[in-house]
Amino acid sequence: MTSLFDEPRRLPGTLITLDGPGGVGKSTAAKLVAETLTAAGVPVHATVQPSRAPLGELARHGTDTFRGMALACLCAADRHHQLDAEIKPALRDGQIVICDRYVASSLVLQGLDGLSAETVWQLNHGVYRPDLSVILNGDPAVIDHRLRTRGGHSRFERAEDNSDMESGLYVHAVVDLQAKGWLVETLDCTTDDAATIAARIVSLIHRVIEEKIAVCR
Ligand SMILES: Nc1ncnc2c1ncn2[C@@H]1O[C@H](COP(=O)(O)OP(=O)(O)OP(=O)(O)O)[C@@H](O)[C@H]1O
Ligand SMILES: Cc1cn([C@H]2C[C@H](O)[C@@H](COP(=O)(O)O)O2)c(=O)[nH]c1=O
Repeated sequence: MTSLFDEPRRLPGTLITLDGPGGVGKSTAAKLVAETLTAAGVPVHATVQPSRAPLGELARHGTDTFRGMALACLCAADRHHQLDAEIKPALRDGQIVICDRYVASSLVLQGLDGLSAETVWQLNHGVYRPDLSVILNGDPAVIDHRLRTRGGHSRFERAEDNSDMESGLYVHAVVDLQAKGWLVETLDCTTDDAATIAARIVSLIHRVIEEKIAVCR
């Protein structure tokens, strides 16, 4: 079980994670948020999970082959490696890291494969707690329409009832993350366009940074 006692030391940068059902608009929002912050002169490192490293690519393109514990281990191993190799160095450097998918995705997707939340937390033991975890969610029928129009990326997204299942499981994941002491904000993405969603995330990020600065004073 993760506890605040075995949490890694906090680093100068800010980790913001985006999760939510397939097709809700995470990647679109992440790109717009990174562009907005970069244009304002803020040092940003945009990244994605699974990572673009070989282990991450295996997980990303392997959802038809790998299931259950095997996929859970691949995603967790990739996350631990990416934290050490890419994310923590950027945080040490004081950057804002925007990460498209993180632990909430494992709670939901590996949950769909039958793993308990406890098992997912055990595999993710010691991961860096984000400064803010943003969950994008909304009306499953609207999310499903976006997903079907764009096309599914994985076996999860090709399942007929995916949006219903994921949308419900993210509500449970929020409760779970908050119980672990994570700061979580849920944004409803049913009606707002991508630019509006991104602007709301940017203002949440500014608030988090201002609060960090206030604590350091
Ligand atoms: N707020 C929005 N309103 C309407 N359409 C949107 C919105 N955000 C994104 N889209 C569109 O919905 C589709 C899915 O968006 P996107 O690929 O960003 O989702 P995602 O959550 O990253 O998906 P995945 O989980 O599969 O990576 C795309 O065609 C995108 O242009
Ligand atoms: C982070 C994470 C990812 N996955 C799987 C689910 C998808 O097949 C890919 C992500 O691709 P997308 O373009 O972002 O939809 O990886 C997973 O099973 N568990 C995870 O924690």
